[in-house]
Amino acid sequence: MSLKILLNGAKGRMGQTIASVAGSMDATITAAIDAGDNAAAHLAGCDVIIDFSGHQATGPLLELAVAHHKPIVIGTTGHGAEEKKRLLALAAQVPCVWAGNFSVGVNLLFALTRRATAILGADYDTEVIEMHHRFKKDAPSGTAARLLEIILEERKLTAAALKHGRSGITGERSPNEVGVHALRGGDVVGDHTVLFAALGERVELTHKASDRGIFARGAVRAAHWVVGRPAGVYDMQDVLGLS
Ligand SMILES: NC(=O)C1=CN([C@@H]2O[C@H](COP(=O)(O)OP(=O)(O)OC[C@H]3O[C@@H](n4cnc5c(N)ncnc54)[C@H](OP(=O)(O)O)[C@@H]3O)[C@@H](O)[C@H]2O)C=CC1
Ligand SMILES: O=C(O)C1=N[C@H](C(=O)O)C[C@H](O)C1
Repeated sequence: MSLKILLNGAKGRMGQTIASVAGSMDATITAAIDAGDNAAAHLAGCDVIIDFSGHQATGPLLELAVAHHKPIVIGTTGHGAEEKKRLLALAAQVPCVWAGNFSVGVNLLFALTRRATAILGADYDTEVIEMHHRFKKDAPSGTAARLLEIILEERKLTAAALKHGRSGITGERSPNEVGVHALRGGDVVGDHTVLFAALGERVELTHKASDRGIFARGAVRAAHWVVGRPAGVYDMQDVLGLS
């Protein structure tokens, strides 16, 4: 039987793309809601919630998911560190897939970034560069945030190492800083590069998305996967069997 989805952020770019792929993936959008709609009124008939909206929507939606024991897929980005910590505790009470990027290619980039960071280490200056369309509301992207988490974990650094852009007399680069650069313009769907630069060579790992369908299909795949799982927070690596 077709998977019944409550879709939050339905009128947005991602909401519309998810609605356009659902039918071909054995899924039906039974409720399409946005800010101002009453999510609770639409919960009863759905098997799973998918959220691609704004960061303020995640808390109330998770509270509803927990109260009604509904699995949830969260693609929304832009949560602050403290906000995310609080939301993860809520999310752990239901089956939840939470991913800053649902594409297969970016999940490969996550794995390659971990491996490259482990091999190259502090001898290679590491910078993360992302570019998105002019309408994006948060920076750096959720994908860049995850890449940075991976780099910090492997290098045993804390968030204090992050340098968001540079300006003025910055002094020479320290080996223990990790640069972050968010570019915005036009209709770019989502580009991410992790750059490792040493004296004499440079390695660049790049992913370029050209169609939001890759995120949408990943989210519907995650929705099928999460239904019936034990409560807990999973990511796309779990869905793809990469963890
Ligand atoms: N994880 C992934 O793979 C991906 C994640 N994203 C993330 O998904 C999110 C949405 O992206 P995108 O579709 O491009 O953005 P859009 O701005 O096009 O769409 C967002 C939608 O969510 C609605 N919305 C905003 N706030 C709320 C709220 N509090 N409650 C319910 N609905 C709300 C908006 O309504 P209104 O316009 O009326 O405010 C709009 O319809 C972003 O956080 C983005 O970073 C995007 C692509 C891939
Ligand atoms: O807002 C977007 O468009 C995207 N957001 C996600 C992010 O913040 O990483 C994923 C993708 O890059 C597109």
